[in-house]
Amino acid sequence: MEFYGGASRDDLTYSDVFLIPSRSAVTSRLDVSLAPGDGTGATIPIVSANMNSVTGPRLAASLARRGGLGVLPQDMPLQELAEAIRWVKNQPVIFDTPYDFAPETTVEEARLHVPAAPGQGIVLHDADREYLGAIAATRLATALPDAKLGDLLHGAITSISADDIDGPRDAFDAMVAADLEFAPVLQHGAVVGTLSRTSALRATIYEPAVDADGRLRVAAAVGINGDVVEKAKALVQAGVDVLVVDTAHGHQEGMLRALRALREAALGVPIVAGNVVTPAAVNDLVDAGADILKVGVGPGAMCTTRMMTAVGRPQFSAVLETAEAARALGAHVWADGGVRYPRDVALALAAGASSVMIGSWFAGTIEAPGMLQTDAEGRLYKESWGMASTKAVKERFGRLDAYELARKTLFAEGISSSRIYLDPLRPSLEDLLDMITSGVRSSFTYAGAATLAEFHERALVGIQSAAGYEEGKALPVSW
Ligand SMILES: NC(=O)C1=CN([C@@H]2O[C@H](COP(=O)(O)OP(=O)(O)OC[C@H]3O[C@@H](n4cnc5c(N)ncnc54)[C@H](OP(=O)(O)O)[C@@H]3O)[C@@H](O)[C@H]2O)C=CC1
Ligand SMILES: Nc1nc2c(ncn2[C@@H]2O[C@H](COP(=O)(O)O)[C@@H](O)[C@H]2O)c(=O)[nH]1
Ligand SMILES: [K+]
Repeated sequence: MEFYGGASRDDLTYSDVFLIPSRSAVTSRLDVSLAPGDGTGATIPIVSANMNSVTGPRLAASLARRGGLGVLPQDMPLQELAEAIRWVKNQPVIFDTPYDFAPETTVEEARLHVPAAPGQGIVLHDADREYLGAIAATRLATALPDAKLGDLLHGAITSISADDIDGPRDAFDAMVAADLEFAPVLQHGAVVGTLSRTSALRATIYEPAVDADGRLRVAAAVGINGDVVEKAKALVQAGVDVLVVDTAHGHQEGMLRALRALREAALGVPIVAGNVVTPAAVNDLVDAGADILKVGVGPGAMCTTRMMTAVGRPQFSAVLETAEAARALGAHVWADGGVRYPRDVALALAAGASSVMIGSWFAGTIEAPGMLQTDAEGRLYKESWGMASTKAVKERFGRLDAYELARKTLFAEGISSSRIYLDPLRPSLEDLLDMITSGVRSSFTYAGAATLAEFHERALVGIQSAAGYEEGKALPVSW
């Protein structure tokens, strides 16, 4: 990456900078590879944040199916975490994970999980796991809230037989021919997944992130306290593919100790560690055993660290400098936090990140763990909160005695409640992934880069005024 017109003495963040087009020999956006090449096995440079409101098993499976990596949060009890890893590993790779309900479930209950959106659907099984039929989610818009899903099954949707379809392109054509937006996929009478036209199309464009056995990949986080190695071993045993050692201040002795112990244990999975923002921290953490550094202090949407402590660093400069230091050591950097638009992802990658971690933006999706809620105007949202907020700290340390808990809650550095609205045009994680990856593919071709390594090399970055940034926004109404 090079600065166009000279570097800045001030630290910069994403809104301060922009990309300049250069002569390109990459003639199609579909000729671009977005693979991070950082040893995680991901095929797109997107990871979801280890936040309770963001990454649950369903979101992790959907993300891996499109080539990204979900990081399950360290706050889940170990048994639940191991269970979640196994669940992800059992999900279909080509087909979607079904929304599976009992026929007695009411429409109101189902709407907490699935919005009445085209392309979404529900499958029903009885108590003996006998398949009963499937319903398009759009039916939920007109049915009475207390109606039972089982009563909506008349004229249930035609299913597709997994044995009859020869790959996703064939599945897409079959759905168009049968005029289906959504269909359950059956094999020997059992549901093996679902498909929408869009997901069949996606399966032709994205490459799933799979392990050596062809199962979806998943990452999980651990903190730096307690028996880190024991917990990490249990996660590896459950099948985790990448471990993230995560704490607010990653450049500290507790982190170095944990990393050395993990290196000693030689668990055979890449170790991500953070959060850090300086080359000095990169050197120390890589020296202690980290393969990838998680970079970002204070940019997160749920984060109050900068206001509480003044600590942090504008994210573009933090990524740029740490990525350079990491590269010199054969390590990589994930840019964590503060991403609100596809352009931010492109800029983080230009600065040298191998992948970009997204939290709050993904909290407002169908696949995120929370229930769908509706505000007074009928808009759908999910609740989100910071992992260092009073709410998260209370949940994390709920087992401690009242005195210890009170001491811990003194140090909240995040907000406890926030509404993240679903984008009505892009309510699912995969809709956001389409938007992000198409934006980034386009950024690559503007820079003349066919791979992430070439993008790092060729990106030309300018510095702009606030008015320059403002000029780039679209105007939904006339001026
Ligand atoms: N990226 C960011 O900007 C930030 C992210 N977070 C996220 O919040 C979650 C909780 O992290 P965390 O609060 O570290 O909890 P952890 O459970 O990981 O514990 C942190 C440990 O580090 C010690 N510590 C020393 N200095 C600090 C410091 N300045 N801030 C926090 N802990 C410190 C704590 O001791 P003691 O409690 O006695 O001080 C404790 O032992 C993580 O997911 C983290 O990534 C939190 C803040 C900033
Ligand atoms: N200072 C805090 N940082 C937090 C907290 N919870 C999460 N985080 C960090 O934010 C990113 C995600 O950023 P986003 O802008 O995409 O939401 C996450 O990975 C953490 O590093 C918190 O309570 N305080
Ligand atoms: K912030």
